[in-house]
Amino acid sequence: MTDTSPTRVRLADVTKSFGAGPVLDRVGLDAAQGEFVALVGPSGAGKSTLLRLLNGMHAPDSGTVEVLGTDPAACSRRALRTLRRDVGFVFQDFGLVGRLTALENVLMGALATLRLPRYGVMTYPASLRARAVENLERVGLVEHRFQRCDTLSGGQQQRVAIARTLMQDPRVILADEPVASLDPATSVAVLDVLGRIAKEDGRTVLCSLHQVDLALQVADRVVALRGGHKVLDRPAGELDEAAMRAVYAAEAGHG
Ligand SMILES: Nc1ncnc2c1ncn2[C@@H]1O[C@H](COP(=O)(O)OP(=O)(O)OP(=O)(O)O)[C@@H](O)[C@H]1O
Repeated sequence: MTDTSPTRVRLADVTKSFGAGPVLDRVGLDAAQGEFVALVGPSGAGKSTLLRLLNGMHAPDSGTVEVLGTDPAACSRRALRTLRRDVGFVFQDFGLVGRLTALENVLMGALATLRLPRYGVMTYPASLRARAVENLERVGLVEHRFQRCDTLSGGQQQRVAIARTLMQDPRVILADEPVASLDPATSVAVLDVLGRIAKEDGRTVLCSLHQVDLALQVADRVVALRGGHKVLDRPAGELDEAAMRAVYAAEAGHG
């Protein structure tokens, strides 16, 4: 990471509400190429809403949102489809088809690039099959490629989901609580995979997490939200758990 890395994601002065008070209140955030940013904060802090603004699922009430230089909310449907190919999304519940194998699920990540639906591994072009195997190798699951996803552990399923996202070759990966249902050791393994992908491929990763300790372990930068406000934005190397507790305590004191 250098200071000259291009900005991939930018929010400036963004406010978003769903009727009542703002869920995000004048939030700003930049993420550079290859940077792994952890978004932390208690339930309801606005983490998912922020990620959805970046994916064009929500539009801000005011402020600027830019992903790869484009405002998702101002895109035509067609432009948004194109942008979303560059933006992978990793979900808390993995979003896999349980009765299909790991390899079939990974291949489904390439469906948007194909004209016709595919039924079974051999109906995909050989080049895509090779890439799917490579991506499973990268997440450490190549030996499980013929295993049904509903027989894999939670951590393995999330790594399959990451391999599926890689089929899009996204420049930005948004991960919404990707390890919420996993135990701590498995969570670290999954987040390490995301961190490696950010570093080795120069993909920007924004990942919401409940666990501050994990954020400190794996992220380049930690952004904390509370009640829709950004209360912290610092390199992870400058933070420890005591510093994070202080941020929360100070903020709770103001509330
Ligand atoms: N589509 C919506 N309509 C109405 N309210 C919403 C909508 N999406 C989010 N909210 C509200 O916005 C607030 C922030 O929600 P958000 O899901 O962004 O928080 P979060 O930090 O991701 O929480 P969690 O960690 O529990 O997922 C909550 O009070 C939620 O009820």
